[in-house]
Amino acid sequence: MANNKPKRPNPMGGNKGGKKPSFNFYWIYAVIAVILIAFTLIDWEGSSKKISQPEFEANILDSNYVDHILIKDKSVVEVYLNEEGLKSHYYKENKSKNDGSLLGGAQTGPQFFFKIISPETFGETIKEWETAHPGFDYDVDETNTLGRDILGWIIPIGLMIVIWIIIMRRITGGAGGAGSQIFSIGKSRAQVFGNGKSTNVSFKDVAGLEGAKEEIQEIVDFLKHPKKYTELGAKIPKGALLVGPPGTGKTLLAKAVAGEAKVPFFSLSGSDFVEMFVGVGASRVRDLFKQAKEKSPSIIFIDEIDAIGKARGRNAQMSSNDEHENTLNQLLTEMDGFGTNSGVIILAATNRADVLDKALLRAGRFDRQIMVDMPDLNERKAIFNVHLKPIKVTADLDREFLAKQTPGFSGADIANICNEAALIAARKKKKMVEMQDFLDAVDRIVGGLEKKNKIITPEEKRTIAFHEAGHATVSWMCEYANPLVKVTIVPRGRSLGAAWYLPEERQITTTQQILDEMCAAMGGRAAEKLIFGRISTGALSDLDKVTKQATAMVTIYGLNEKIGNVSYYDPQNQYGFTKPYSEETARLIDEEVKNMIEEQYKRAIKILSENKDKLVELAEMLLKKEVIFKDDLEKVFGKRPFDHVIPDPEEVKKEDANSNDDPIIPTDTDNSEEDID
Ligand SMILES: Nc1ncnc2c1ncn2[C@@H]1O[C@H](COP(=O)(O)OP(=O)(O)OP(=O)(O)O)[C@@H](O)[C@H]1O
Ligand SMILES: [Zn+2]
Repeated sequence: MANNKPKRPNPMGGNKGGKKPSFNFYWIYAVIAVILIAFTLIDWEGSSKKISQPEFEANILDSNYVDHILIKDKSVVEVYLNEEGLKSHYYKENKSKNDGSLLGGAQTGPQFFFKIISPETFGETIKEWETAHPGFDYDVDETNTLGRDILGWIIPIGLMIVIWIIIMRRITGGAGGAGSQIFSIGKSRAQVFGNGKSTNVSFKDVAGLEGAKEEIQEIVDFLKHPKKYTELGAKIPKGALLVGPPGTGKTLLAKAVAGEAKVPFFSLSGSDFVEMFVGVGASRVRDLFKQAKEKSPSIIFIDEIDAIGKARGRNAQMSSNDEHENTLNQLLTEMDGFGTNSGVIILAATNRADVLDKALLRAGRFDRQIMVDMPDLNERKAIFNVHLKPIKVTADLDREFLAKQTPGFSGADIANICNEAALIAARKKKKMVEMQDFLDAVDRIVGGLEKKNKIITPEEKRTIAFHEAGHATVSWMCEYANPLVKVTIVPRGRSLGAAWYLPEERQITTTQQILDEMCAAMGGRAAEKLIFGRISTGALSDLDKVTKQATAMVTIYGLNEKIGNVSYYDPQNQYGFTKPYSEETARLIDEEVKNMIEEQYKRAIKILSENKDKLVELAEMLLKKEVIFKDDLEKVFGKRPFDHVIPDPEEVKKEDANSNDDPIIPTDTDNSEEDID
């Protein structure tokens, strides 16, 4: 069974929602829009009305309504009416809407204005008017007349500026006033649960993890009764690091600590500190600690601390490095800065403690490491029990069996299975969730969605069937290969077929186990070669897996005779681009990796040619049934001679004292598109 980890949504639910209701910038735009609309609706023609020059001549000048005119800027003429004009019908019908009844401007004028049609010849026009209308009087005003036109837009802009200034004052000024997003970019985005109260998670919600719970219980105690410790002169630890693979409940455990101690919980992910602006990360750290101290005793939880806590000083050529270093330094400063008795305890989670900067792990910082391991059989059962509680299941549901079927699954995967099973049952309109729904959910989570209508030619199907039968046959014949659970040629997710194994729960792996696994992995390609005389691209993930295994054997675990008992394990990438071994060794490593894989390929070919009849029988059966189980395999091969009892993992556990234990060789199948797997 492959254990690819489906990505889970972050249970913390993103980083939205700061401590204060954040100020919404958009309403400023709304205000501006309203003002602009208002201004376009207001008629800004002033107390005089615009008319045309011919209109003036025909209706006002010729009727002798003119008292005098004022020529402005050699382009505009303001018209002042005489008393007769003010009483005239023409004026009453055509006067400006803002004729000044309110402002008192109508009587003083000007009542009308017009644009001069041809300014060049206007001098002559005036003369004509003077001769035609005795008593016609005109003035020339040299001062700027633009004012009146400009007024129409200066006022709105001025108003906008005033409003803007007022708003900016409110944002930046008032302490405790609304803060805009722009101004709070350096604030931490930590979530405070229950209004800074606490979480409602307790240790009961965390299944298994007894050891971790016991260790962390101490921290709960510190938070609850700090006096008990400080009176004796003991220093309360500042932080603890929760180390373990993804989805094993680190976040859950941290929340449970806060819930048990009933203290505020500030949670943030390491990647939240990483921003494109220099200095932002550091200021977020500062702000986070400030918030936590205000509410002390409290807990700060930093998820994925490796995002900021990676060892400094490498990849110096990368520009983001400075920012990264600033943030980390700030974190270290803050951790040193507060007294041991301030009541703030920092919990951090990572799945790569080995890449963290040593400074973070020094005494007085995260000097405690708490292991949060993958759940074993019993723990998985307990986790199932937690997550099955809210689900309506049939009474005969075998939890033990479910736990057995899910080796290598994390708590998060199990939570996911329970939910998925309920969804599947609901889709089938069942009243209760049954065993089969859970098994389907496991399949789906491991392999992805079934793709029944993927178009596969009969010839391709044959290739897939023989490829999978090859895996099955070889693994059946290799003593230390993982026992098969089922073989299928139904396309699912990104793979076209799959052989599912039940991996043993083991803490250490022997050379022979790895070699047998490699042999089984090569079985697919070997069968293609043996039966069709050609090989295909379908073995990509097999080859990838085998290459990784062989490389790890040679360079990490010291399992190769020629290279010897050395390990070039370098998780911190200390050597950078230079390798810790000579050119000669590099060549030898390449050679040995290739040899080991080639050897297992040949071994697989040999096993298959010795059992060709069974291989064919199995492939034909697969083509007919599409999915076959262990029982079907037994019908073909007979009982597997070395189906040894799976040892109790507890017994094997930590046999090796040096249990800083390196990850067991990856067994995931990272399927590519054309992959048969
Ligand atoms: N021991 C457990 N008991 C009960 N539920 C668990 C356990 N472990 C994990 N879960 C479930 O998985 C979910 C995710 O776990 P959590 O987020 O705590 O994992 P994590 O170790 O923090 O993962 P990551 O490293 O990816 O952040 C939890 O919300 C819970 O539902
Ligand atoms: Zn394969």
